[in-house]
Amino acid sequence: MAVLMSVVYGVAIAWTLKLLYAIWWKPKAIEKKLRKQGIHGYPYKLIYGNTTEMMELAKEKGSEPVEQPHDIVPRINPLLHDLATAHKKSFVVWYGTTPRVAIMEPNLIKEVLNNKTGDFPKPEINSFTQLFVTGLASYNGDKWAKHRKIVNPAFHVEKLKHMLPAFVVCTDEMISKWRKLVNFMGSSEVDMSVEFQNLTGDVISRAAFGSNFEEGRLIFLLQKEQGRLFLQSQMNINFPLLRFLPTKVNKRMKHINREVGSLLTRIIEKREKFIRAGDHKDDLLGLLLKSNLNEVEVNKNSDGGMSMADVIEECKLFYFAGQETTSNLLTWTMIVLSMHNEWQERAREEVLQVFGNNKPDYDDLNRLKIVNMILLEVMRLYPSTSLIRCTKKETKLGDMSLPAGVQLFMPLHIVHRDKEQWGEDVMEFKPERFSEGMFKATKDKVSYFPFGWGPRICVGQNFAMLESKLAIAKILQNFSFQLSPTYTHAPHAAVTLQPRYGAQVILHKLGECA
Ligand code: HEM
Repeated sequence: MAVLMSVVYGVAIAWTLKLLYAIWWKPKAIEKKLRKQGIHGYPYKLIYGNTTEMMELAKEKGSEPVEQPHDIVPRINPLLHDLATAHKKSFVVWYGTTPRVAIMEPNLIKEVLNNKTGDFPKPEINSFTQLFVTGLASYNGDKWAKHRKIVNPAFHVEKLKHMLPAFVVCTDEMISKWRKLVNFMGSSEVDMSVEFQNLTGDVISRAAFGSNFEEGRLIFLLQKEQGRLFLQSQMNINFPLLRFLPTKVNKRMKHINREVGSLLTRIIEKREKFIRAGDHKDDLLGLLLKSNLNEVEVNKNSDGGMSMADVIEECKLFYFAGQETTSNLLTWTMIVLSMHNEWQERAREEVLQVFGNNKPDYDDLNRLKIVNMILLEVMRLYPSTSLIRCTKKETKLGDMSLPAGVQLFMPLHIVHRDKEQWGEDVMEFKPERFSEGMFKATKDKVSYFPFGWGPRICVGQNFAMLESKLAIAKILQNFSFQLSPTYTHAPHAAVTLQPRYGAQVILHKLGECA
């Protein structure tokens, strides 16, 4: 008995020491190392880090009116704003026990995002996130390289041209629905964020699954619910263990995961049979499967390609990575063009000049210079999300030596508003910054990267830009618009940057349907 008790005590003491190390000694040791190098921030607090201060400040300042509508950082993350103002180069914020070091200098951002030796991988995702989505965006090393090589050809510009008709069908459906709405009264209020969520979901469903569009739409709805449940589950920071219990939310998430898996398996198996019989479709799934089969053939074994489970994850990722991001870009563009009527007019003039009232084709869309500049400027001021990497071992970055276990984050909404890079008018909406292209605007520095940078740059950026140009062009052809008195400008950073209370815009009818 005494021996058993001493074993129990021994295990309990070892476990307690391990826990203390993880929640106190390790964070404090990292904090000390960072401070010695001039990387400061709010002090680390047991278990919660700076999350309490972050939430309190957001509550306090989140409802304060902003002087300049595009000066959104003090609103969406006041703690980051204060730290970025005090420490121009770099600072640290504690998300629980994890230190996040902000990197804001273009040279350092380039060093991190261009790194090809694996020094700055993506942080590992937890088992719960895995239920929601994995795929290319979360892998590292050889697995990432293999998947990227297979996925890349599906997004080639030449292939996108074949997907344009699918984009047109979805956009036309949305426009004719709006025409019906405004036909009666001459104008109508529409919540753009809801409309574009549906549009971008439909576009991915059609572009990815072609003739299996209806099944694709069902997958989209299930993934949308999964996203909502996932966010709900992440809120339980007070009870992290709740994630592992058979709660209603957890059970539903597992069920959705199985259902989406079996829907996708059915579609994929059917497609593989067709491809083997020589019947190939140029939608994302068809291209992905073809590229995968090529890889298997070149390597003469199945290890060269992706498994069924891998293909399922990549399809789920198309929705996650491509739908909300593009929907946000379109939503903010409509809000900003409603605020800056002169740009709305200039963009409409260009659209009418390029297309008249005809259907836009691929080359015409590429001739829309003003619309392109507007989209780039909207992504400068309202970027979708920030980028994160981590260190696995003590790693040099510029003149810093970062300990293992640090996350590096590159806050786009702060870097995109750096006066040193962009000038005193940084808070103003000025699409003309991009009149000579994206890289001239930033003098070739990594101070603008809404789609990321380097080897992991967004695989779907051309897809998103084509889809957005088409949607904005069709809207400008058919309607003029203004903000509704019910709209409140309250950008809010959830997983992506969204208008907290919706994006109510009033549409006015313009001419006959195009
Ligand atoms: C306006 C729309 C979009 C924005 C702003 C956007 C933004 C980004 C960013 C910033 C990254 C890099 C993340 C990082 O380095 O940590 C990324 C990666 C990625 N995006 Fe997009 N994206 C958009 C649309 C799309 C679309 C339409 C798709 C696919 C249908 C897509 C698929 C992906 C994938 C698969 C990755 C991971 C690439 C890799 O890790 O190799 N994105 N996106």
